[in-house]
Amino acid sequence: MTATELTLRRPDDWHLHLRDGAMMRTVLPYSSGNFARAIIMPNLVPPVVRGDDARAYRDRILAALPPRHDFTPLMTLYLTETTDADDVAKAHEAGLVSALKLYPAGATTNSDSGVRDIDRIMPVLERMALLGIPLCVHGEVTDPAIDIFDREAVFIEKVLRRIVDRVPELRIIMEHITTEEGVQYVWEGGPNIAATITTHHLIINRNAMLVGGIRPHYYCLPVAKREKHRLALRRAATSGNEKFFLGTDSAPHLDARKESACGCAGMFTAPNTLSCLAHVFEEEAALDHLEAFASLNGPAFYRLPPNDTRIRLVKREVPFDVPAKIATDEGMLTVFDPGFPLYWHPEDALSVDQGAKP
Ligand SMILES: NC(=O)N[C@@H](CC(=O)O)C(=O)O
Ligand SMILES: [Zn+2]
Ligand SMILES: [Zn+2]
Repeated sequence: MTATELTLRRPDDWHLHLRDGAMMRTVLPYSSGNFARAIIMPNLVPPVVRGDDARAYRDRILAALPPRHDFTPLMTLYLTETTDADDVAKAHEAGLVSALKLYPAGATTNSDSGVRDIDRIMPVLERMALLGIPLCVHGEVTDPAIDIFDREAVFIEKVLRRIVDRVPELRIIMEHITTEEGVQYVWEGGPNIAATITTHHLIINRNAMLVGGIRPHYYCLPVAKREKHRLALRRAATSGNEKFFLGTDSAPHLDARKESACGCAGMFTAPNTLSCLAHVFEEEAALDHLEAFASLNGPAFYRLPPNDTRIRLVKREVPFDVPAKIATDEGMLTVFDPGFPLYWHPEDALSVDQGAKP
């Protein structure tokens, strides 16, 4: 018998970009209506570097929440070469930060303030290991000589292995892994290494972006790779293995910024991500592992309890419509198109309109 209904503990999103201001007010309800918690990426301009920045950003997020949405933003700090370990310790003690985020300088959107020389952050990493603060990593090298499709695999060999050797007690999340090498490294690694996987990297390979014309809305970083890598990601995500969990990396950019001679990296996936995931897990005959991926493995790695409340996903008889574009005060925003109709629907998720602020 095929399942048509699924009840899960309420999921969390372990990698999310909410941006700020008008954009944040538009995109936040799509996450807060479905997810209980999310790790909030700190790559604002200027970045969220100090504990006080995280507190102020968290308060702006909470103030923008629709009234009935019960959502906890888990804040992160943007690691720089001058990050003050004492400030990190203070912010952690105050319950303000859940992780620090390492961006190699120049690797992705708003990463200019990131790290150039890994040796310079070793003292902070050692302090984090002592305090039990995990490190989230955008794992791509930026060496212009390295092909963009190889940057994740090279990062693992050249940078990640060094960090793990130097600070073995540090808990590390390789964010948005996109390769077979990433899957293998995390699968075989010790208990202090885990990975997030996005919804879109389970669905598209690089052909989606490049065949029949260049499709900027499928451009993100790390860039989608060959089919064999997508299949490896699917095996990892649907395996139930506790080292892999959902981080949507929903990363909205206005259409005008995406559809440009130099379009920005990032896909806006929050509005349909759970429907897409149920579709993928059903295709892999692994619906029984969706809860582990979306709701259990993440909290376990972050040492938080799983959520008490539950959501119900129902497979409808006819596909439902997700808007292709959403209006913000600053322009239009394109929603990720998985390329197939969506039948699985989170029935009792709070909609964007429910209690949304005028
Ligand atoms: N994933 C992306 O392509 N873009 C992210 C940054 C990131 O997560 O690397 C963004 O902030 O737009
Ligand atoms: Zn990233
Ligand atoms: Zn991201």
